[in-house]
Amino acid sequence: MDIGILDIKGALPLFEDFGNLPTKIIDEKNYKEIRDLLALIIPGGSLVESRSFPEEIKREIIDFDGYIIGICSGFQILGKRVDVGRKSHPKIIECLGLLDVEFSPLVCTDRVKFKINNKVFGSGIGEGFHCHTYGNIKILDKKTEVLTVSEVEKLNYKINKKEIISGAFKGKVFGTMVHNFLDNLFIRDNFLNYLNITDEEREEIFEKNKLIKEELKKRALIYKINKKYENNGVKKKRGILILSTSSNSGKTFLTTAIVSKLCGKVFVAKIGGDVRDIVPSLYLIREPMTKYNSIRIGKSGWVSVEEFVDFIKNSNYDYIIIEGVMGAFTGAMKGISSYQIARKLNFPVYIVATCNLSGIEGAFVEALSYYFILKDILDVKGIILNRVYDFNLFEKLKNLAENYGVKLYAVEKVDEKNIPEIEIDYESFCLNASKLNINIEIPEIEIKLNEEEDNFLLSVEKFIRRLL
Ligand SMILES: NC(=O)CC[C@H](N)C(=O)O
Repeated sequence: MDIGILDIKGALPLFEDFGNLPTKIIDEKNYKEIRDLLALIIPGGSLVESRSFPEEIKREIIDFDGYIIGICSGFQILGKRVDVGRKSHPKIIECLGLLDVEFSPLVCTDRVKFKINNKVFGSGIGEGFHCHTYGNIKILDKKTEVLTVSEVEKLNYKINKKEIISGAFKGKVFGTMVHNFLDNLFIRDNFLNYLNITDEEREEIFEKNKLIKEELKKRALIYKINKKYENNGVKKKRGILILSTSSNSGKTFLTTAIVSKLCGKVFVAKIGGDVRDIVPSLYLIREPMTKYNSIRIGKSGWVSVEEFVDFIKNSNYDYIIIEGVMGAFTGAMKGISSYQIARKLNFPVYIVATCNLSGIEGAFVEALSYYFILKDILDVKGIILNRVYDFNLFEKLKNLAENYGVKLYAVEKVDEKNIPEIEIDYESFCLNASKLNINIEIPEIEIKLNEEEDNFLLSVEKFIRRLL
């Protein structure tokens, strides 16, 4: 008897290990095999927002009488409906209705401890992480019960330490917002014991799981987009950190675009806790979300710069792409800005400025001042103007910049329908990002902590003096 993992558009079947339990891939072609499964795992992703969940698979899931375990987006789709109107009026998407649960916007990207007390999965305290926009759960009917309660620190970007309902179940249908739920050994083992799986069968499950993980990896969108993509880390490590002059500069779209052009084993990380920003990249290359994918800044994020550096040093990635948070200097006077993390990490940087705020001219001037302030203390590789709407103007600026050794790149303005802050459909977001024409150098990096003191005010003063 197999344990299925659903692999449809918008799904993240390698985002976590799911206890190494899945033994069969279920997709648009073989969905009729759901009925023969012992259990079906529905992974996270953009299953609701994509609005592309195939009707015939929905029906098969509704009729299925085995165990169903939905994680995050996989949980949402099992509920009654999700209100995805985060920055607008309610926008309701109807779901399967196997659990009497309704979801509405609540952002959380914390690593958490959760409580569980359940006859199938056992009792205790587990660990995992949240990574969602629509995580406010309302249980509508007494037949649906609480499965997990998470201890969170931050909700909707604000410190708010409390316990929230993070999972629900009814009969054999289970859902939780907690990623890594099944990766908690006591949960996985309780489940296997409950199903009377013998030791021999367990080994068989884990063996089969290794094979389907390889198969899932081969199905990553990146292989369709980038024919040269390979996934064996051998070369010398290269990397960049993407800084910008402001938030909403299109960093996430750009990061995804850059990742789509690389050939090799890629690690993508985010400065700060909002790991939702790197999910498109992870979707593209089908890499898991681990604690190392978020670098702590101030109180936000998962691992310290030191832990991150140790991890990268001992890894076999060819490329390390890090997305900054907010503007490069935001928080600098408190010592908690993206450029200061870049400096500590000893990473080369690009500066992104968006042209939709003060025009291509304003973006250029602003980025130039960032460039020259940072140049003394960091390896600044160039400026990327994003959302460029006039290439004649751009060429003139580019020539001017080149006269002074400043490399200027342009990314054309595209219709970015979905951004990770609001609704996102990972498949189309990644496809669109991969069409961006961007070709920047990713230099070799020396992975070594830089412990030198940093003084923001002094750097700015030097810059002013140079201008006078
Ligand atoms: N990680 C996920 O599965 C995300 C679920 C969903 N896209 C949300 O943001 O709420």
